[in-house]
Amino acid sequence: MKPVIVVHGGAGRIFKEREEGSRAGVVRAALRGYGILKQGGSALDAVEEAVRSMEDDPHFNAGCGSVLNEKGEVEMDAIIMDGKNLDSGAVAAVKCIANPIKLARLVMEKTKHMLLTDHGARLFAQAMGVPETPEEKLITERSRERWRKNLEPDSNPEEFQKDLGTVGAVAIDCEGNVACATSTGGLSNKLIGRVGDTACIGSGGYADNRSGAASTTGHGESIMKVVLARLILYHVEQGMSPEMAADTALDYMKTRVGGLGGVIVVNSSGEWAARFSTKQMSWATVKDDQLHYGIYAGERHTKSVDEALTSESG
Ligand SMILES: COC(=O)C[C@H](N)C(=O)O
Repeated sequence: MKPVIVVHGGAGRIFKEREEGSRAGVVRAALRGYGILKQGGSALDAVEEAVRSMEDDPHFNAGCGSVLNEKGEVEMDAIIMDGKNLDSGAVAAVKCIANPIKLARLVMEKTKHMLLTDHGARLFAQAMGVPETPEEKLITERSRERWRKNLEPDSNPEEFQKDLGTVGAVAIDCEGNVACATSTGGLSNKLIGRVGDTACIGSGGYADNRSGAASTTGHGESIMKVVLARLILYHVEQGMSPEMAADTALDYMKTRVGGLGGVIVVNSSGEWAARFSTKQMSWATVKDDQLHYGIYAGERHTKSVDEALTSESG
């Protein structure tokens, strides 16, 4: 099986000044994940590494760079899933952690449970020896500024809500195993304790070797209503291509509940799609040593992996 990775850096509206950073961030994440797959590594390791690289990148709303809740705090959600045995692990409303995706994987591998929240997730992180990260290190000038603006009486939260950058990855490895991972700071100025789609299996992501893997981004409450990731894989199971399945499910979410979003999908034959109903979504993929990436509908740049790695290191 030829390995494939697809990543996204959030659907919505990406402000001009953030476009280059978002493109560079998804390209870096895809190349890192692909590097693992090329060496015979697992889809699970590849999606974790790709998501971790975007959690560490302040351009995205995950890990460092997460948006703030109504009280000005960072509360993050993340999920990871293994398509081989349908195991998954998630954390919700977790604080003071640099890489929630790593903690989600530990929940999957070291507990009998699938989802830990807030205080319990923090205790579990301590027990696993995951260091606490001071909250200030996760908060960027930009997320603080956005939070402040949203508190102003004449603010237009819709405008700021659009510029979100949840991150996600899906992959298939040389053995034909698929996996997905998704991580987010959620919606800005959300209520304390609000958990979105990202931590919920079937909504923020799903992976099953029998069909494929999907990771989602967009308006969380809408994504949860239609259980978007599982819905896409249902369409794949019924014979649709990843692109058709993604478009059909996104269209259903738009017409049925008025929600917009974006998805990345890989099926069990290694066919992939990156589709969105929002104005933009940053995405990147590597297959057959060719990198493709874009932000706007119809935008697609292509480079060889060698060329991309050279310009990365240069
Ligand atoms: C692009 O924004 C997001 O993906 C936010 C995330 N789906 C949430 O609602 O928590």
